[in-house]
Amino acid sequence: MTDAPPLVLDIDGTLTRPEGGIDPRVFEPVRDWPAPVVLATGKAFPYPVALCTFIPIEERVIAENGGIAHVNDEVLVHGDRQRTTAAIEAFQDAGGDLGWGDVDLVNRWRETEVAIRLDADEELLREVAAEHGLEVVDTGYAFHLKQPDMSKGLMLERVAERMGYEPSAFVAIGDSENDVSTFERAGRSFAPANADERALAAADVVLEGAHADGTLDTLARLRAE
Ligand SMILES: O=C(O)COP(=O)(O)O
Ligand SMILES: [Mg+2]
Repeated sequence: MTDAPPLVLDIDGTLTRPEGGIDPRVFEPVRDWPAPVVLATGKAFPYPVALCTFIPIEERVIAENGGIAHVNDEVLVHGDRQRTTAAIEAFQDAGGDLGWGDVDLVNRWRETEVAIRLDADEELLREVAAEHGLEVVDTGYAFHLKQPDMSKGLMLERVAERMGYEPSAFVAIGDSENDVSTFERAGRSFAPANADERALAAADVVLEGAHADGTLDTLARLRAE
């Protein structure tokens, strides 16, 4: 048996059930993983921190598609939400709606980008993004309006360095286009069967199992190597 590799795990579509919500079966293998685990997500910063706290594992997180991270008692910031402000105002002035209601918990604690519901006016959003030099990412769970030089993978480089690893030491699991940048840097990458086209094309291995089934199977196999 070789040493288990450090993991970089996406959350939505990877640790979740098809109908949504964390699959409770992932808690034990993630908690007992013999190497460090980094959660890398599009969710706002407090969400993966809370998930780490409740699993519980050390709070090593990449949030907001690489806009912000926490590792070893340090917060790393790459993105600047101000850069999206004018674009969001233009989107709303043209009749666009972020879609989360009056109390927008999805963006309330988001520091570096903005998430928009998938039923929003995508054409308008992409038009406004292009006008402001921003990028739209579709995770399958939300659109994210972000600066183009911000990604989970770029932040993985900084996080891995703080942890004393090369990014290539990591095994990555993820399901959507926001995981491609992670796959490009990790040594090995796995996409569950539910993954979108870009993640499927970028992954070293496409799994038979979908959602957490694929992830659980991968974790079991890696432990047995
Ligand atoms: O927040 C999203 O839109 C998706 O989150 P994920 O990166 O954990 O899949
Ligand atoms: Mg995902």
